[in-house]
Amino acid sequence: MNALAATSRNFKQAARLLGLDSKLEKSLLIPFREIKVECTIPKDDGSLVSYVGFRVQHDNARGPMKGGIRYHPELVLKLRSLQSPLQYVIIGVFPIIAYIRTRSVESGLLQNLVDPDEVNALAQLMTWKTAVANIPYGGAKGGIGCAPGELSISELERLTRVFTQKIHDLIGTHTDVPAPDMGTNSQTMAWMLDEYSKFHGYSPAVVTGKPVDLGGSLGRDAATGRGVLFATEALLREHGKSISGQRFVIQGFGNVGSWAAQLIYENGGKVVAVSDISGAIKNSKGIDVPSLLKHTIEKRGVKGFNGADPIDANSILVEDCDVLIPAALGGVINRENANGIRAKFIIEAANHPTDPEADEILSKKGVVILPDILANSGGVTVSYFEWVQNIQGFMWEEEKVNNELKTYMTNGFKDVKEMCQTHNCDLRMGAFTLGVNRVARATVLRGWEA
Ligand SMILES: NC(=O)C1=CN([C@@H]2O[C@H](COP(=O)(O)OP(=O)(O)OC[C@H]3O[C@@H](n4cnc5c(N)ncnc54)[C@H](O)[C@@H]3O)[C@@H](O)[C@H]2O)C=CC1
Ligand SMILES: O=C(O)CCC(=O)C(=O)O
Repeated sequence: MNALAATSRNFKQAARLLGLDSKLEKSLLIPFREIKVECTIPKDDGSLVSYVGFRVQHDNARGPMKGGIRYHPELVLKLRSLQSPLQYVIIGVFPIIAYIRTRSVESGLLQNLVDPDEVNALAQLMTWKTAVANIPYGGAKGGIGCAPGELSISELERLTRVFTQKIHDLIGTHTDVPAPDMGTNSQTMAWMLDEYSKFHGYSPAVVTGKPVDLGGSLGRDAATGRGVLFATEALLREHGKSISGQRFVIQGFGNVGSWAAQLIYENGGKVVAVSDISGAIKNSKGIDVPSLLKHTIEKRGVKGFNGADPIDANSILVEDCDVLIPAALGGVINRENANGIRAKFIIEAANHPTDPEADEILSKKGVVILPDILANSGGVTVSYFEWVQNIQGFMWEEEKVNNELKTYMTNGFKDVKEMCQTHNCDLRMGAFTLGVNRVARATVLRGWEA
């Protein structure tokens, strides 16, 4: 199921449980604004290349819109999947356009098209996530359909600056505050801050996840992984277990996956398999995570690590373990592989890794899923601390950041559990009803008077 259909389905189910008025439901679902911009840059060899950038601002009832900027070829229009003749027949007049576009995508002509539905779903998720975390923000998400690994540093800088030039009037400290996501990092935020400041004066709070030297918060880099740790601890505690002694499998070893792995290792958990774009590895006795981190920095991937055996990357999600942590792409757990999953717990560090069809299959199997809008909310929570520090002009100690994060994650878990009891639902619906209810209340309080 496409990401937007899946997210909207969860939203509608929550709206039904809450008994929301249908007009309010509709207004919460429609994004506040969708921005699509052309970003053309000269490559290092002088040739021109054009990309499509997106920013979807979903909702601002509870405060400035907030969410990451993603650079990933996954955002390339997904028409490639429309390849069976039957699909072309079913969708009627669309086939000719689809065929031409599919051919164009394959031949590279349209390789930089972005899938607006994906960004739209991610923006909507941010609205419910900031509400679950109980931080004073709405939701947004952006991205450029590009393969950052294939661009040089100077090409990435030019692309980021052009994108910022195109959207600078529509973002701002009290309007919409971007942050890093897949394929972007603190350096990307430093370029955005610099470019934005050329138009509006020095404005450190316009982006979060910046380098600490430019007003970034101590602890932001590790925050999403640390939040995953705190949320996992809370869930396991409820089941009479702790991190120590559990076997973990992690898909994705970037910012979120590698920090989660490191913190789980430090807390006595056994990381038995890890994958990233380069490949997958397994060691049933437990991977030495600090050594794997060193290897990954040197070799730019987990592949070739000599403290574990290589395995088929496609099998990572069905490896034997107690806790599975998807920390890479969306939609990876679906009806094709859900039956094969052997974990007892799934902690959604990635955004929307589980398709609703898989949700149903896993629920029947008794697998407990900690949903993305709670599990990975540590990143945006520390982004909020960074924004507060920038506005106050006062920097916090790292210990304070981590302690506050633990409080927010623990409260989020408790609030979600209360909604589960009130509505007799699973953790995903507990989180969705919590988030949607908070946004609905703020929307009604603000009113619609023109
Ligand atoms: N960075 C943050 O603060 C937050 C990130 N997230 C979500 O966490 C997920 C990961 O984000 P980051 O770690 O920031 O991104 P990242 O770009 O730092 O790392 C992504 C990782 O996924 C791996 N990957 C990419 N394609 C893959 C594939 N087909 N199979 C296996 N691994 C693959 C990459 O090799 C890399 O290890 C995303 O879904 C993101 O939206 C959610 C909340 C906050
Ligand atoms: O830190 C932020 O503002 C954004 C984090 C994000 O993109 C996410 O939680 O998916």
